[in-house]
Amino acid sequence: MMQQFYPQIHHHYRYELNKDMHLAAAHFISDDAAGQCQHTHGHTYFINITVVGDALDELGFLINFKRIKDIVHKRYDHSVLNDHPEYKEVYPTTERVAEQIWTAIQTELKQLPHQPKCLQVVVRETPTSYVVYRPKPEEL
Ligand SMILES: Nc1nc2c(c(=O)[nH]1)N=C([C@H](O)[C@H](O)COP(=O)(O)OP(=O)(O)OP(=O)(O)O)CN2
Ligand SMILES: [Zn+2]
Repeated sequence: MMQQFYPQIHHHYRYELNKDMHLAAAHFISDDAAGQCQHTHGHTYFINITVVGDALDELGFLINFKRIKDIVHKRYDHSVLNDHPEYKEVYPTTERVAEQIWTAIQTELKQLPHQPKCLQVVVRETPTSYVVYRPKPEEL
């Protein structure tokens, strides 16, 4: 199924973790250029998050899968994306949603002593449209 295809990242880290999740959210892009998307409408977003690292914590985790889900799902599920403070100045496009998810995950990872890193976030907004977000190396 197309929703289960994800682009692979070439890297040299020992471990790679992937977390899939989906969430329901509404949004709108209030510009004529956005056509039908000017009006509030909903999506079931499919999200894939890739975390890598060379070292594990005392439990043998890069990071608990559940923690990754909580960071994203608790924040956005069954919400209107435009209502969140991070979308007061910019529209919640798929590109921006992927970027914000990366920022939230990487901020959490930075606090961990074994320094795992989020290399990729994939956000599928519709069956035919998705975005891949990858940070610049200096942002990791
Ligand atoms: N670069 C972007 N383009 C569009 C975005 C976006 O976030 N980034 N968003 C939208 C709309 O929100 C819309 O919900 C999704 O658009 P689209 O994939 O065109 O939706 P369809 O289901 O109609 O796609 P079809 O393949 O034509 O069925 C628009 N553009
Ligand atoms: Zn949309």
